Amino acid sequence: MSADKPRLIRSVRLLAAAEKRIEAEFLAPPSPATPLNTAAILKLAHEFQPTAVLVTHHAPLKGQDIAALPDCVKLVATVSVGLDHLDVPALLARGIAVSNTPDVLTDCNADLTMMLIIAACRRAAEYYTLMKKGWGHTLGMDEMLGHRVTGKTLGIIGMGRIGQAVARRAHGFEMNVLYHNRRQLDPAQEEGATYYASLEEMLPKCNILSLHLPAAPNGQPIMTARTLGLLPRGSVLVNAARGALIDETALIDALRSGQLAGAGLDVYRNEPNPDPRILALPNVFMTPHVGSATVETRTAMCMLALDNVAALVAGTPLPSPVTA
Ligand SMILES: O=C(O)C(=O)CO
Repeated sequence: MSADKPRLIRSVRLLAAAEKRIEAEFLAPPSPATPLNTAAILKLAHEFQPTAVLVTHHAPLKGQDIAALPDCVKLVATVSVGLDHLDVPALLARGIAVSNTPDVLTDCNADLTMMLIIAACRRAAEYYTLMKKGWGHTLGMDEMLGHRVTGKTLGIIGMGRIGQAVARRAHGFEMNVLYHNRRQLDPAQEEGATYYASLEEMLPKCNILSLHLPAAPNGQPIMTARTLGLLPRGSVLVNAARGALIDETALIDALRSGQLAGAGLDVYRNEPNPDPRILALPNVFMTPHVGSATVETRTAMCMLALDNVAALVAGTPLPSPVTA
């Protein structure tokens, strides 16, 4: 190890290719066996005096945590596209650059979204549970029927990169795609979807609704008893974005009452211990926040985070800076 290599710390073990690159290009403490929490990150930062801190969405850096970072830290590189675990303005105000990992995870997140849509509409959780328990009787013609996916109307809230990638996939299922976004996109980015400025107008038209926007900074959910009530009875809700987008008590009520036929969830308010009332519902297909969890995507995310560290050290523009 050469003492003049740039110093970094990471809150999680990275993919093998990235760990190899760290060994070759950087000076770093041993890879953590389990993800470090915020206090452990701060302790390690003081001990190791790194230029860059690599984190994921598991460990928030906000308020006092940012004040507590040592002055040597010049970059917080998050291995995620989401930024809700960071107070970006406070980091930038302290003269610490921030980078994230957009684009490289778009397709995998959109693929997982399609999985959740199909699984929720076709009652995958209930079928899987039945098979595991012992199928044992021939299903009647009208027993355990799901909902057709092909040709349905899909509403997308948040038409960024991932929302657009979901719209592209939905056309393969001959879906009618609607979207709500802060602003209407250029026609070339709309992916054949129809823009609705108001949720009040769009939601009543959706058989399936999928969320692809960041969590609000104040944690206010976009899906509440009111907005869930605007969906047609028997619709399906999918969330592979952030748990804070949904009022989970309202979601549970909607799933119990039949207002929602089902839900497909990858994210939860309380990760990694979702509300047990959600876990107990038969009509929810659940995954443990794995939108980007493929070898290809996680490797690309780690490498992009390291590209940002390398660029900072070289004094060249960061490949994926976060500016506000
Ligand atoms: O990149 C993100 O924001 C994630 O949620 C990782 O899966």
